[in-house]
Amino acid sequence: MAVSSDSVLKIFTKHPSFNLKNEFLGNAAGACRVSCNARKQRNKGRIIGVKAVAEASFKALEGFDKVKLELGLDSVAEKELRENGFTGMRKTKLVCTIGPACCSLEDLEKLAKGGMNVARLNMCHNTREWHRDVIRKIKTLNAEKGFCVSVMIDTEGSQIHVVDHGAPSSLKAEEGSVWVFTAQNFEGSRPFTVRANYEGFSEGIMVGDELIIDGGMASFQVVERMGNDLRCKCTDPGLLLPRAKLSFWRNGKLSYQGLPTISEKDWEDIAFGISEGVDFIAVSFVNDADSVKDLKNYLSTKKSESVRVLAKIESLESLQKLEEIVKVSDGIMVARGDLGVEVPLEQIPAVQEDITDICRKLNKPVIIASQLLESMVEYPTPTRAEVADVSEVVRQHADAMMLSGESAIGPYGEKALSVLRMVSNRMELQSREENYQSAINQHYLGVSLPDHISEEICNSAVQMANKLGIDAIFVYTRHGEMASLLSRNRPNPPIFAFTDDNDARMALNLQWGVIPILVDLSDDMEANISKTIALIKIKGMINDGKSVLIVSDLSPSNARASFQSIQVKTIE
Ligand SMILES: Nc1ncnc2c1ncn2[C@@H]1O[C@H](COP(=O)(O)OP(=O)(O)OP(=O)(O)O)[C@@H](O)[C@H]1O
Ligand SMILES: CC(=O)C(=O)O
Ligand SMILES: [K+]
Ligand SMILES: [Mg+2]
Repeated sequence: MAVSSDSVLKIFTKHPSFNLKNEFLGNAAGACRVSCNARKQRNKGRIIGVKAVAEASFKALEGFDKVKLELGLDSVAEKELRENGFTGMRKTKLVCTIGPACCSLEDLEKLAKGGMNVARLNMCHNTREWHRDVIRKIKTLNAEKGFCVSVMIDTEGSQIHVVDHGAPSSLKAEEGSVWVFTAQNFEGSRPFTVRANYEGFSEGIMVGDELIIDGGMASFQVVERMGNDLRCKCTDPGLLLPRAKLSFWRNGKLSYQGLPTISEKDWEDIAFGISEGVDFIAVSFVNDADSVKDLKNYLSTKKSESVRVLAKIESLESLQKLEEIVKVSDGIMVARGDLGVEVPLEQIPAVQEDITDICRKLNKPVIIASQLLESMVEYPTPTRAEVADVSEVVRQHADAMMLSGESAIGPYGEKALSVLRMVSNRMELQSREENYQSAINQHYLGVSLPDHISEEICNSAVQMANKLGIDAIFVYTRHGEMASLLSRNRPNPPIFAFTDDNDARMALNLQWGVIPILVDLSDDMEANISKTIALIKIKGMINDGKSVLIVSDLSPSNARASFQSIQVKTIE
């Protein structure tokens, strides 16, 4: 009987329970018989097919330690590969903010299934107990259902905002009306009085300065100082929201109150995040490289260097020191919400593109955040303009896109996630078609990184993969460096990154086009290659005739120094 690889695929798909378990590694054929028992009567031919392939693949596995043959692969990526093939795998990563609308185990599982790569917890909101509960649920889902969802905490940062304005929701400020802004904690409610969160909020502020609410929702002029309180007259009417942001301007320039980027509360939240084993810490309102360095130093004193630090670009100052911030960070978030408060809105698209380009050059992942599908906080479909915005992010080849209120508080979070997924797939297809026509524009990346050799190897590898129409890139990497250098070139085929370091795996989850896979690696490169191909094959994820480009930076045991290599293999 002819054995087609297609028949193997079908049987594996119909047997989700067929996993590579230690007990049956010694007897592959027997294992297949057991696993496929239910179908035995109905379709003997197919089972013979599985047996044949399994036997062939297990030959490659002979001699390996049975216990170390597990493959830590995201079950969602695996499903995507089975359904859409290598070319159909999504490259742009998706981040969801978790809030009251999506914090149950069932909701989190739906988001994981829907393609959430990273869950973001905004420490501005809710209690540490609430956040702990969510983090533990995500880790449980990863362990029990084979997902690979990384966890990010996002610091509150020091920001001046309203804590009480005398009404439960929004309040209208009429032109000419006079209000008192104070930090005093008073009993009951006083009309036309707004309480700010920070005692020193009015430090250095003078009569005549402008007070801007939420980046332009309403404006006031300071007419009198009374101790630390300010009496202000509304010059541009608008809405005061319950947590509205306050910023002061003088002669067209923002005044800085000199608040620390990482507050006392933030340090406590960071310690909490470390103890809960989060993968990323996103630092709000970074103004220079120092706050990122401070946090990295702290992480190393806590032996937690593996936690990746992302700098959020959301202030004018951070734009002026962008390069130094990108260089010291492990990644960047373009926090368009607050950035739009400090930068004129019409500049945001260009700023976003600049930041994305700099991150790509310096090889740091970049997340585009805020208002991607804002109308979906209320409505089940996005506006055409929002779809165009999301498409632009994908076209710019950002590593990741983020949902905020759409998933945290809106009733259509899962749907919003599927919009991001579908738009990514569509735009990535278009980019690939363009790439095929004109060799991908890589020259501008230049040779700009410290490790020139790895950089050049990865640039060349991707050029080769694109020209040869390779199906998948396999990279063997300890800390993820080679995988990210490949990703930086935005290749047509997906990048399967094999690593034996779980922290590297969880960090790679944020990088464009990388499917991180946890597997035990040895010093013997050839053995790693044949083992991983056999494992992928036995899972029914790759079939004969497919071509793989293999990049490695692991040194073989007999080599004195590490060496990198590129090879092309056809699966047989
Ligand atoms: N853990 C949470 N608990 C309750 N509400 C939340 C939580 N996380 C987010 N939200 C809600 O979702 C909205 C959008 O979330 P988002 O993280 O964008 O917050 P934000 O307040 O705009 O701050 P940031 O500038 O840090 O993003 C918030 O305004 C808040 O109402
Ligand atoms: C995400 C965030 O902090 C912002 O857009 O302001
Ligand atoms: K925040
Ligand atoms: Mg912000």
